[in-house]
Amino acid sequence: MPTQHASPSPATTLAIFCKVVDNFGDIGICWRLSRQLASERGITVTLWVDDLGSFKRICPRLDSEAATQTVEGVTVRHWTDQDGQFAPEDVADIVIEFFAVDIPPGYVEAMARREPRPVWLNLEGLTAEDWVEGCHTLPSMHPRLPLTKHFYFPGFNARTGGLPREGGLLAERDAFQADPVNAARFLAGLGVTPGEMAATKVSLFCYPHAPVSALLDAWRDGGSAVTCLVPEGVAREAVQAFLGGDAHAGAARTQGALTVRVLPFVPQSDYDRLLWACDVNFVRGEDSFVRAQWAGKPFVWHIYPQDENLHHKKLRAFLDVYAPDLPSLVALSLRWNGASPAGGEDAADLAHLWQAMHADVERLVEHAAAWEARMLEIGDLANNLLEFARSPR
Ligand SMILES: Cc1cn([C@H]2C[C@H](O)[C@@H](COP(=O)(O)OP(=O)(O)O[C@H]3O[C@@H](C)[C@H](O)[C@@H](O)[C@H]3O)O2)c(=O)[nH]c1=O
Repeated sequence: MPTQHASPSPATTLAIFCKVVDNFGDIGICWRLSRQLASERGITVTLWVDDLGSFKRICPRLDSEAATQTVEGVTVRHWTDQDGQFAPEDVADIVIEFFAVDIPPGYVEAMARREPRPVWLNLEGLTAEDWVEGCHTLPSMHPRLPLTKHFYFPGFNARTGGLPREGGLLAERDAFQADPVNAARFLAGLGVTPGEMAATKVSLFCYPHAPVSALLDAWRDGGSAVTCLVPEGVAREAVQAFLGGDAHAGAARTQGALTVRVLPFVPQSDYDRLLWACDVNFVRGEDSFVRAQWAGKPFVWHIYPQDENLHHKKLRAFLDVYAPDLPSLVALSLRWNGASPAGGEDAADLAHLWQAMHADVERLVEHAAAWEARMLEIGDLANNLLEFARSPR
């Protein structure tokens, strides 16, 4: 069972610095962490973010013009060029740089002058590779100032910080999934018709280089009905080609056994519901990948691409821990990421891999529950991180 935590002193303050490199994962992860620490642990959180436009896509209530605002109990500050404006009193008790971003030098100087010094963490990306266990919580001394930063890694075992998960998430999911009416109502609100709901429902979120056209062909020509729900802007070219027109939200077309429906890009909490409502989820990057693991449904991961196919190593490391005895999932995942020897855009090959995985769905659902139980044992990232920040180092 997850550890219960005593309430923190209300005075604890925490700052997260987030630079949006691209897409939505950077802000997606930081926003989730910020909200959880504020709402569940009573921490006063300031989220510094350089791109309010991307943030607004996952959090529509945000004002993308405001320099400072409070959203869901979190102070959001537009991170522009505020250097030189910081005093020690401005510095939070805990300072998190996300993905090794350079905190404004003036803020770092103020950290060094602050008494007591803040806890400084570099929150790193999620990977199942072994080396993470050796680097998790390692200190790094500032070359010039009396400051020490610690590396903090999310991960899949107790030698890491675990996965992000809000306290009430699984209860909320269970309540949603307990009655099919909830999924039907939710999907109907996104324009999905009763006929489309009766098919195998697949959500599709991936990078543009995924072999989407080949997969759509395989579903179209397959023996069982599939409804593919794809958020607007995702796999645009392949989706437009299937639709024979613009892939705007609300567009849909049926060919053979497949209906493709374009959904609006939904707020972050609704994206969870989409994952809970579908039978299989194609996810990507880091945050949707983790949410799929909390959805209790089979999922296929499209990993964020890196130079020299470094991401294939990361993908294999994850498949080794997640799916050592699930060959159908491994084969489709490798193929989806261009990491299998087959490669190419061969629809027949993808059709075969999809059928094999689809035939295993019940087993994959059971596996998802067993994996969830394992992940629950290591606690969640926000609480593990807070415990580390409060511990003597
Ligand atoms: C499809 C969809 C996603 N989302 C949210 C869920 C997630 O919080 C976020 C997507 O984040 P990810 O799944 O991580 O995929 P991403 O590709 O957007 O983000 C990536 O960005 C790179 C810069 C990072 O290095 C990657 O590791 C990864 O985080 O968008 C919505 O809120 N609504 C939607 O309709």
